[in-house]
Amino acid sequence: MPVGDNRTAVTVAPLLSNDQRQQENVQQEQQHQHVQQKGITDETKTGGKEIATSTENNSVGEAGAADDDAVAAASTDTAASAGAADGDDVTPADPDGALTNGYGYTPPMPWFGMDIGGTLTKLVYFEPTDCESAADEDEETLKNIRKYLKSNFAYGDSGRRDDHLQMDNVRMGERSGTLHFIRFPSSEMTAFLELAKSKGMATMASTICATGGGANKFEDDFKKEVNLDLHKFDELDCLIRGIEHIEDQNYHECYYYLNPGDQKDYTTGTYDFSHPFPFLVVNIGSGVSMLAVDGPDSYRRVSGTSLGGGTFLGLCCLLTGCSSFEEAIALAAEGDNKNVDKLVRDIYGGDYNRFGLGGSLVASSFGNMNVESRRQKISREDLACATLVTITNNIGSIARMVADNHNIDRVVFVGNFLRVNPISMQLLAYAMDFWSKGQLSAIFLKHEGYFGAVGCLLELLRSGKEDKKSQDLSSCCTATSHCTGIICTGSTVVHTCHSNICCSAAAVAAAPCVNTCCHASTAAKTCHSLCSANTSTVQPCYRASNCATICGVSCSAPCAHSQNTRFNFCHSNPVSLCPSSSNSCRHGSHSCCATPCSTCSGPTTIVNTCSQKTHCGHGNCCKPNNTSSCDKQNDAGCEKQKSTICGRPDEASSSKKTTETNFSVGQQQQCDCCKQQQQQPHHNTSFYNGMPQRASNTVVTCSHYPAAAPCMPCGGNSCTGHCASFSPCGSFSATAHPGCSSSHQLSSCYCCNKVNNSKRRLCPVEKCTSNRHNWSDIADVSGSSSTGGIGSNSSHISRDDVVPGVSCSCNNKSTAAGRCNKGDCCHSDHKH
Ligand SMILES: Nc1ncnc2c1ncn2[C@@H]1O[C@H](COP(=O)(O)OP(=O)(O)OP(=O)(O)O)[C@@H](O)[C@H]1O
Ligand SMILES: CC(C)(CO)[C@@H](O)C(=O)NCCC(=O)O
Repeated sequence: MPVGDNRTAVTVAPLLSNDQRQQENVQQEQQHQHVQQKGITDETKTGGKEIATSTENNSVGEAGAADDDAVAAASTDTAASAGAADGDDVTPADPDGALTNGYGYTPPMPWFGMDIGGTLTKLVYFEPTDCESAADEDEETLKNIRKYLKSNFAYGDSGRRDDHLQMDNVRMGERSGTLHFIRFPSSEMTAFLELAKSKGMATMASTICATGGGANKFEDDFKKEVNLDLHKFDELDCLIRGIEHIEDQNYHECYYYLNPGDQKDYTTGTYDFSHPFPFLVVNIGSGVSMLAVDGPDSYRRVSGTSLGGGTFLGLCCLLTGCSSFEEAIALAAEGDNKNVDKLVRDIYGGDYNRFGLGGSLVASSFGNMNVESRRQKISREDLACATLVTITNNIGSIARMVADNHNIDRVVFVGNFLRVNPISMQLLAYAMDFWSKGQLSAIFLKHEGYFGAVGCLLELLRSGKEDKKSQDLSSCCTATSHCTGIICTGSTVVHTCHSNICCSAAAVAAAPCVNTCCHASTAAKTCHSLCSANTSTVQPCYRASNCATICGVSCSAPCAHSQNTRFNFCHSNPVSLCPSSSNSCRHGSHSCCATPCSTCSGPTTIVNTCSQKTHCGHGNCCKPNNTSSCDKQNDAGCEKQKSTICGRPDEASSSKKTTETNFSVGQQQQCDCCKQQQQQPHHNTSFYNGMPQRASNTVVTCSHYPAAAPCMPCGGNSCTGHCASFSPCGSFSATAHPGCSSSHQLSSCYCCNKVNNSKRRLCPVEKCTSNRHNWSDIADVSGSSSTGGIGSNSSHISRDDVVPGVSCSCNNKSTAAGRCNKGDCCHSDHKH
């Protein structure tokens, strides 16, 4: 990995000290711990929400394997921990072909999805609230479990319910209800199993599906302790399923940083992920997996790194003596990585302009810690901060390269490493934006590390797998009894049963089906008695191939993937969430709009006027009343959003965009944004020692540039210089050397010598004269000896041009060895 190339220059400490939300999150976590230490146990009931953490800054996920693994795509039976090999195309497991058109199996309650990771176990509990919940309640143990889970925020010593993430009115298979999110350290599995046993889980005919490495590791324990057979699913399949589903169910799931470079005044906004593919998932769990997602059922694990959340926590505990993730984050928030890291300016004394490396950029993580005196000055907080920044920047760096390699421009960061960790999120957002010059978007998800657990439950619902116990009991309703599907004692299957979930006639009448009617084509399902035959589709309007009428709202048929919609959300959505075309149904958006998106207001959301840009709330920032792209000088909203915003409108006219930038931080942001009206690309030509790095014959107009100086295209001082006649190679040819393609020449700043086929560095690296008083470069050493010591002419060429070992002289005096070597300089006393 090229040092510096991908690192961000964020000053973390001030950023964090101003981040109230982050502190709040950590405080709330601490409050949890405090409460728990005070003796709130699994039996204790708490009335209100113990965690009121803002979800604004939270995100999550899971993990993956090494780049060159040759593992076959995991099967549903064995894939709990393996993940697919990097680069393999994977279609999430679909053993019964049930994926494409809804859900193949409705297991009995209670529904749990469990993701047993290397550090944390995530448990998702689905509480049905639709018409059948009354029937579900009938079973006493089930009722107790439900009550226990819902009325507590802490379970045992280390279990926590993330109340702030709770999702109401969620569809899971054919049911709607509430999702509860619980986590505990995987190291506490034994205690968890004991607790589950004490709550009667061992006597229940429940279905537990599990994913993550622990589904394999703890399988026998589940069987032994609570008599549960685990339905195992691959962790990465589940992760992708979970992300897609939660995003579909919650319009505000995805968010992004509008101005991540602004350490004090950054904001977040909902990210419109209605057209998601392709995107890169970076799952930062104990380790990190990176998945390129090409379509609804297609992804590849393209990379990963073992330097992940587990590394941060482990190193932090070692370095600071902290004992929890929350403490580590709180320490980092108070520290300053610059005391620990070696910055570019520590090496250069300022910016390294040639390659756009600002002085405050981290050049070497922990690079100052070799010096005793520096070690004396640092605090635990500084160490925590440096550890966090190191791990985060490394992940960001890899993510950017992977996205680049796969031609992906949206990176979705998930995983519990990002829990209560806005430092890392902001760093990642800034890194993606800055190093890609606004081309890459970093997206964060509110449900953090829970997608694997949700996806696991979905996989079960889709799989058609049947729990042995429930199989025996699935067809057991009487007309009068309330059935839960698992406690029926009769043997009559009544017409109100569908998909193994039984409803009493009374329950059905009281609360008619909610999106649970079946289309005739879903033959596997029995149509609910209250649905008139064939007139309604089940909720698989989501990902379904056909879509008729439901809830009185029509979808344009056929319901292609991009047009899928959740009709029941159509009425309540604000118009500003709509794409520009009216009446569009968008997958995942929950927004079915009747009017064009014309009511967007505010400086950052004018959409229709934005040269065909159609998204609201996406960071697009257009001048009202005309079709130009953003004008950061005139538009206050754009001003705030800097290059991110400027990049987007430019995308619409890529020919006008120049991405070549070697400017320092400030300059680059200036240059990224050219007025579209000018119809002129700016040409970011960087300079070194007064020489242009590359030639250009483009007339450039850089009105955005604060001054002409940084914008010289070809050696002059004018911003509008013409470079046609300029030859940076002088007597050298740019094409003569076979290994010296023009692109090579441009990027590496070399020219090729036709005569001897050697390369010549165009930009002087160092001159003896400038750095060493009274010394001069050895020059012209390519030929015979003693012709052309530096003293005899004034052409100071690069020290790099000196060919090692070639005979030469220094002002006609031989050097001591009679030879010049690379880097030799000639002193004015001519003796050396
Ligand atoms: N309360 C916590 N306790 C421990 N780690 C936490 C906690 N909250 C957040 N983390 C961070 O989250 C990471 C674990 O994330 P996550 O749960 O997504 O991964 P995992 O499933 O345990 O790991 P993997 O997927 O690699 O097996 C930890 O390494 C740590 O950095
Ligand atoms: C091993 C898994 C997949 C377990 O979730 C995860 O921790 C991970 O992706 N680790 C990184 C492995 C690597 O690619 O180097």
